[in-house]
Amino acid sequence: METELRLESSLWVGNKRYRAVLSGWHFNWTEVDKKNRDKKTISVPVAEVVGVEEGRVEILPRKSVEDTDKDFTVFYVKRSSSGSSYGLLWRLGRIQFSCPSRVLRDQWTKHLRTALKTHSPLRPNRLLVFINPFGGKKKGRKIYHSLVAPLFELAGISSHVIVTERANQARDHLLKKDLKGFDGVVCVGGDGMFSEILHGLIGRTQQEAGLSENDPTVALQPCPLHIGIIPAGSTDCVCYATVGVIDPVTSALHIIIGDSQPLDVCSVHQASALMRYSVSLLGYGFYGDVLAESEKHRWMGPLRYDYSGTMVYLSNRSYAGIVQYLPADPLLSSPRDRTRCLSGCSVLGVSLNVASCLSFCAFPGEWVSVEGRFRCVSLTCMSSSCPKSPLGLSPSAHLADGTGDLILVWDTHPLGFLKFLYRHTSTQDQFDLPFVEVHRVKAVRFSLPSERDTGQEMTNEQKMATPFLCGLCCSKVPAKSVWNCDGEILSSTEILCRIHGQLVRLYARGIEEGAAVHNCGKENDKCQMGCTLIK
Ligand SMILES: Nc1ncnc2c1ncn2[C@@H]1O[C@H](COP(=O)(O)OP(=O)(O)OP(=O)(O)O)[C@@H](O)[C@H]1O
Repeated sequence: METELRLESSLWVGNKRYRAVLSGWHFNWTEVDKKNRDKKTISVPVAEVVGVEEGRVEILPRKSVEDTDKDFTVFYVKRSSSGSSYGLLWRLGRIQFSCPSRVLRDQWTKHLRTALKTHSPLRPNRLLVFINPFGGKKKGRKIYHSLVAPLFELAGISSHVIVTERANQARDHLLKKDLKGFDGVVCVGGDGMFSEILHGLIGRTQQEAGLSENDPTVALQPCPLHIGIIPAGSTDCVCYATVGVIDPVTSALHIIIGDSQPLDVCSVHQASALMRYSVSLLGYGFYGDVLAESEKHRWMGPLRYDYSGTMVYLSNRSYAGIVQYLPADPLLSSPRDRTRCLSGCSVLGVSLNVASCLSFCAFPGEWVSVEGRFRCVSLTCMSSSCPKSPLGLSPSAHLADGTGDLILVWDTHPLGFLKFLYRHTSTQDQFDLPFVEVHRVKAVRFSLPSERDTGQEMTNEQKMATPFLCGLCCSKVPAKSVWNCDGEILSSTEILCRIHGQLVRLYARGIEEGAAVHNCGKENDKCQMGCTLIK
């Protein structure tokens, strides 16, 4: 195949001569001076060529084609530093080549198009796009039509666009309507919209496979359709943690080239019923209280999370609970091994669903149980990095290894807890504190101790009360917190969670190596301090 696709010739860009070579996985062009000496080479992986067009083509500000018969235009992925965040932005690069003859031009366009098909087989042809017009700053429609749709058109992708009119419309569509002919589903919105798509696609796949989502011991069927996220919400954490930046153009280019990132998903059950799926944060205590509080202040917009976080912190609460967990194999990885799950990460589970199901069902004796008072109990299937916390809740968590990281923060004094929270915003290790534990797990159970056991019997009045600033300025403490499941409050406190390895696939590739975070907090190319790269 490689020899078949090899092509080499002189091409012109303006009045400069280039030697262009298409060989194997790469297309590169090198400027050649008048004495035939090589100057700078630009090399693009064929998989990152977005499109090849005859003539001199521009797509921005609007598409224009000058149909000359010796020219062709190549569009490709170009990377640039994102300035404010740690990831790399992807932009559309464009180069217009002139050939000495039409025959050579046709040979180049044919070879490049064949190479594209060969080297990126997962490129979508047809996509189902859901736009939440009310997500984030309500710019979903504009973002899609001005930034994303022109790129899809250039890449020859046809899309069926649905602007949602109500919550859960996208989920219901995915559960009930004909999805034949689509290669993937794109959500234009925030984490809430992504969650709808996730629930719809997982549910549909299990329906078709005849599997019960309610049974936590069932090995769920991985979804055949990819999910693309065009960030347009007020929280876009799943996009950030899987792409490295919150940028619609970068995400659109990942979709176009058919990048494929498997993702673990946690199913949350109460008794024998599925409650929800989670990928980023399942949190009890502090994170549950912040969500519950923020719901009362929706009018504040995204600021409500900062406000509620401060108020809940000041309320100084801790909660009694029993946490049981099924540890993952410590020989394979650990949440304290200081690795980062970057693009091309090799920490992937093998035959995850079968293996994890067997151990989940067969060895109940391996469960570990702890009991006490906690500031928070969190479970995450990914690092959950976000702009405010660049390394995330669990910096060494992996996207697709079939495990989750369970973080237990035992009751402690307010300043200790503040230190824990503050470390999420820096590169300091938030687990290196005496009241914090982190475990890599396959499943978790949470229950409340019986009132007799804790010796903290509460009156009905106390149970109903949800006092505020209760730790610092009054004596009432609510009996229990709520679970925050990827931004939704769960109706039950006693839950069973199970991680399903690689249940869905995103059009993404994880955070790219060049964007890895240094101890000094700077990017690779900006670090002058000789610091150690966190790997
Ligand atoms: N047309 C619609 N009208 C009302 N709600 C919708 C509509 N379409 C989707 N939703 C719901 O809006 C919720 C929030 O959407 P999204 O995540 O896109 O925005 P967001 O601004 O990041 O959300 P949040 O307000 O949770 O921070 C989702 O849970 C989704 O189910």
